Amino acid sequence: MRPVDAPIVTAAEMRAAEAACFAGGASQTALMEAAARAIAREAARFAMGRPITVLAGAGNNGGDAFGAARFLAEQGFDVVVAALGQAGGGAAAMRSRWSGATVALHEAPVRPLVVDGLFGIGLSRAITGAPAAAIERLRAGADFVLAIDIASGLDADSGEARGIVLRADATLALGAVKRGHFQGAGIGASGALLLDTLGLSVDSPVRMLARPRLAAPGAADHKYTRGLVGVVAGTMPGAARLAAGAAARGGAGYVVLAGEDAGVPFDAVVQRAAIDPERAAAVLVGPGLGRGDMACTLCEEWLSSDLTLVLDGDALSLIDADSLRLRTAPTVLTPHAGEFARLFGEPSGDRIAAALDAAQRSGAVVVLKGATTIVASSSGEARVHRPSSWLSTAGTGDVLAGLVAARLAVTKAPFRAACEAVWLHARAAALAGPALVADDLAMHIPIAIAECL
Ligand SMILES: NC(=O)C1=CN([C@@H]2O[C@H](COP(=O)(O)OP(=O)(O)OC[C@H]3O[C@@H](n4cnc5c(N)ncnc54)[C@H](O)[C@@H]3O)[C@@H](O)[C@H]2O)[C@@H](O)CC1
Ligand SMILES: [K+]
Repeated sequence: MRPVDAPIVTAAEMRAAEAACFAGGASQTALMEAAARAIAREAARFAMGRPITVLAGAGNNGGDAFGAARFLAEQGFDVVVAALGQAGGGAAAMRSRWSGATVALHEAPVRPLVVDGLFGIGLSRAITGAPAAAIERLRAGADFVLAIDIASGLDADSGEARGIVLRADATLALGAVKRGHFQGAGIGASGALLLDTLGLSVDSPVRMLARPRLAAPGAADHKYTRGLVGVVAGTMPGAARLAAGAAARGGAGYVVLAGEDAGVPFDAVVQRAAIDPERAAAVLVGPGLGRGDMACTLCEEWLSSDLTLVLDGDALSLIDADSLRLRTAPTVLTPHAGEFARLFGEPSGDRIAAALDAAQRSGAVVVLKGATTIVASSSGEARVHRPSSWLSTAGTGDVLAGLVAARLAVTKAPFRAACEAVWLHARAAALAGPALVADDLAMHIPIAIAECL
């Protein structure tokens, strides 16, 4: 199945869930048989009758591989297992049930489908030497690689490459999806992500971001009850226009743009005026703000207010993380990697953990943007989303910031609002298609919203 809002676990959380399953009376062999059956099912779909090479390491990832080879051979597939090392523990039982062709890893034949059961969440060091050479040769020759649980060579938590990685075209995650599927090299090396829970009950405060449910305005609503968004921008007209436009289309009833007059033409929904603190449900500070004295003063003023804030762009360069804790009203930060590093320090590998730490430290909801976007709350919840890579273009961050402010004005719930905005932004990008520019997003936001009503 394709995971939708599945929990995303660390290797330690996965092992704890597995241990709880065994404590409840399940046997390791039964779990591995279930895993092997699931892998064989997916491999059969991808192989379409063609010969298969199954790679089996010495651990349980290899045990899954031996079992999958058996089920595939029973279905009539031409299967060779290429083994690395002596299977131990539960894997030994699976090895003993395999009676088909077996060669050493360095002799692995290059076949159209390669099933990768070399290393899973137990990878403990870099892959080097002969296994690395075999991986390189097999990747170059195979049409399709299906990874068992996680592509061999990926750190299951950070997604960092440990030496070489056997890049997968598809990954069948077992039990739960792992943080490493969404981070670092794991983003490019996991391929299409599939999940079989094997009936394990796994929970985590870190989950994949699901499509939100949004409500249409009520019959009695008017522009102020729907939420007034203030946008504090500076002299860069493009950023202000994109952010304010996105706030208007993102569901806010009224958008007011404050800041220096940049001579930008605005439509009726966006007014240039002073922001009335009595009426503003959320204020976005930062897009195109600049970093001069005026910007500094504005930033300080809004930070010391008791209004709900979204801080983006230049504002993130003018604040310090710890002072945010002094705020009494909710704050949402929308940093990209560079802004995040300046505020909280360079993340060491696991960006999900870094975003959660940053949220806890600042008391703010942190939206860490990137190839994978992470929304983290100070109470330890996180949602993880992989938007279209076409979003990596100028101005799309301004659109996201405007959307966060709009959803905040509507929902008054910062974590929920940030999640809704990230989903709508990514969906608008998907609808806009390849080679999008930031302006294309605005017109697709209403369509994305319609999908959530
Ligand atoms: N946790 C679970 O709920 C389940 C786990 N299963 C499988 O079990 C896997 C984890 O199994 P293990 O903990 O046995 O670990 P792995 O099978 O991932 O690997 C551990 C083995 O690889 C060796 N090794 C690690 N890094 C190496 C390197 N760079 N070069 C050479 N050898 C290296 C270790 O010494 C050990 O022998 C999962 O990824 C999954 O495929 C499934 O069988 C069923 C359910
Ligand atoms: K693997």
